[in-house]
Amino acid sequence: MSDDDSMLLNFTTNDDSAGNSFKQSAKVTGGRWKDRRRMKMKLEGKTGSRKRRADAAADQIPGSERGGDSGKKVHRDNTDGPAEQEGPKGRNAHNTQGRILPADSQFVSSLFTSNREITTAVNTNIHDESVAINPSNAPLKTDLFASLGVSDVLVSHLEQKMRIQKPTSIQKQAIPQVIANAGKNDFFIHAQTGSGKTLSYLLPIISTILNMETRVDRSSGAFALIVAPTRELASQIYQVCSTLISCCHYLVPCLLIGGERKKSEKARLRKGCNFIIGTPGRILDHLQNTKVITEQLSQSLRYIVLDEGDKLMELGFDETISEIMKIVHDIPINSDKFPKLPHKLVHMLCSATLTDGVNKLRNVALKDYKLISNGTKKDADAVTVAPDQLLQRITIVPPKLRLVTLAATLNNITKDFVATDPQSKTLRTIVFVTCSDSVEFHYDAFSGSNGHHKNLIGDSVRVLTKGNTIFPCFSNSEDPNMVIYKLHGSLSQQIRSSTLQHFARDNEVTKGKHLIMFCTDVASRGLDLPQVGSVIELDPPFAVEDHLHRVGRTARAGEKGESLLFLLPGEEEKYMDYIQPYHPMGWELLQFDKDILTPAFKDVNVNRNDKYVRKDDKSSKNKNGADKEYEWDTNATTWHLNIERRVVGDSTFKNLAVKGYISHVRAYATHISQEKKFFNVKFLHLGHLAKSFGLRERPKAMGLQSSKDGDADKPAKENSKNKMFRMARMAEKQIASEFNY
Ligand SMILES: Nc1ncnc2c1ncn2[C@@H]1O[C@H](COP(=O)(O)OP(=O)(O)OP(=O)(O)O)[C@@H](O)[C@H]1O
Repeated sequence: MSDDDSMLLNFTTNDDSAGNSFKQSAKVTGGRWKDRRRMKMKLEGKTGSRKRRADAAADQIPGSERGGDSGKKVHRDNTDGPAEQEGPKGRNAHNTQGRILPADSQFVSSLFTSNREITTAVNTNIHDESVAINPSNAPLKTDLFASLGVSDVLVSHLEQKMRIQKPTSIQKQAIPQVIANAGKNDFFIHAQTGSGKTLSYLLPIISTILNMETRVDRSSGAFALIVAPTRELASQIYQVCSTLISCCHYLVPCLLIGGERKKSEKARLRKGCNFIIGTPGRILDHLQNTKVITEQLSQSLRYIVLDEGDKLMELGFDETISEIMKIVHDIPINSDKFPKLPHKLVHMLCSATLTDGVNKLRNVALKDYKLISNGTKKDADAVTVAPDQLLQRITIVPPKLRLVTLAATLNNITKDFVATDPQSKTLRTIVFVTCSDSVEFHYDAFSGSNGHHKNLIGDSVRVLTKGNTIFPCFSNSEDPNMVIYKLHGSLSQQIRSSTLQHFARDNEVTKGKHLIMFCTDVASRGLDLPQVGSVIELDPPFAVEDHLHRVGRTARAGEKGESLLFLLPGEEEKYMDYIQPYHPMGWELLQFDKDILTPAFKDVNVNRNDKYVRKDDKSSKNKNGADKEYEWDTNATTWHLNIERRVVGDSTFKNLAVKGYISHVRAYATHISQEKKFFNVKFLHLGHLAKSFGLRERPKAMGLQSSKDGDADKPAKENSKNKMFRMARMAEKQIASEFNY
């Protein structure tokens, strides 16, 4: 029961007739004064406050000024959930006031009115298309791996099996230095995203092992310990390492990550390995509890690599890393056994961005380090920019229009891709949002609309099938050419790994398709996914470094790429000045209506997902018998109403929408303090934001709380003992899952 319903029960009114007579004579007694006043105003047909009057102005009929259903009550269908009351626009809005709506009525706010004004009229950092751009992270044209000291076996393996011919700039600098100076210095490798940092530390390590001309095999012990912040990244480094050393089958890598069975990891360690790659928590766990790992490291260990150093710090692994270092430093090195290896431990730290955290880690983990960077030490910051060839785009979108603009963006990318007749190609798009609940909502909104999809991998991958009309460019008769993925830290490790693998590999299911992955920042670091054409930041990142890592999932190793950042009108617009130094090549500023919505929604006919036929139409067919086409904004409104209707009629989807919205607002409040001036939850228009989750009202106004809706089985109030146990269980789970957002 809503707040308003309960209020009706508590009041006595002289309600002997409805209608205008009430305006003069409404008398309300009982209850709190605020409730009495609200009830009285309601009966008199007034809204409560200036703010509510503004909201009421927003509650208008969609598309009326723009060629829609002006001034009419569009639809009331009691068979399909609560009736929709779509109010008239602009000056006519007062017509609906004074009318008492039935309890199950919903007043549907228009998408295109009462939105906050966009103040940015001029792009101050224009991307100049006429300037020829050299990809900043591409392989160099003239240099060769052989001249850098990489062993011959590896060079031919790189060329023939991995199709890697020439080194990138950071590899050209790092490989000879690490080979020549190992044992004298530690190294800090600092370079742009997608510039090949993984090979810049793996190649010199493996070359040094191969060049020492001593017979080694898995029983020789582990030469390198590589620590990465996420399981996904650790698995990826393991894959690259496995591929590299497949030319020398006697070398063996071993992966230690949370979420895997410890017993099988122990068994692998017992068999022997030469490279240990893993996440900090699990590595420390083995160092403290598995005797065999110390045996593996003793005498042979020479290299410790901390990849994505800033993320390791951000996730709070500083103590874990210190513990690992302490244990490892106590293990003796026997330089007689491998005299050609460095005589002391070499520490390497890699990062694309410099933060206070990474500086702290650098001071803790490195001694006498050499900075290997695309810039000089003085201007090392200069490389912390987005790749030159990345085409950055920014659009300022009012909160109510976020969802429909996202749909239009994805639609436009798909349409362009399909137009290239991509028989065997695959295009990938990554959409970043801030929390798992939002991922769940968007995943379902864009894949589960009408049951025309096939679930794969425990329902974290959906192949859209014929008849699916969620995107405006889809027709009933054609294959939608789209596969939708979700990835976040609340999924089991198995599902996360299989989903990522499915997204990254070309196979019969993905051939010729546009793959769209909705994810949290769990996919922003270090992941190297092939042919990612676009990155969309629907929610701005928590810190500017995350922005660089997110957009860095495209435009890698010299490839082209595009990214689109969504900002809200108002304070968020100033974020553009803040990120300008990171985009020396400028950006395109897109108008959400002209550049995104219009191309997606014109020349199509978006049908309502109920049985309703537009009342202003004598017929929904034109004189040639084809479906009538509507204006782009009417189509956009209809598309959004379809989502809203689904929320109203489908309780599971509604639950996802409510949870997504609540978690989104909570996550918004956690932007770092330096960036709070752009992203402050106080600036959010929560009612409008709710609309972008398909909700017609804020969940609180709807009487829904996450605890009521999402966690129905939880007791309303938890006693302190239970709370303590729950917190302990959570802490334990947190440690086990290591990285879970
Ligand atoms: N010399 C090269 N020539 C061509 N491709 C390369 C070369 N070196 C690396 N690559 C490819 O470039 C991609 C990016 O490499 P890598 O993941 O190591 O980049 P990174 O600098 O670690 O990026 P991030 O900072 O995002 O983690 C990989 O697909 C890799 O195979």
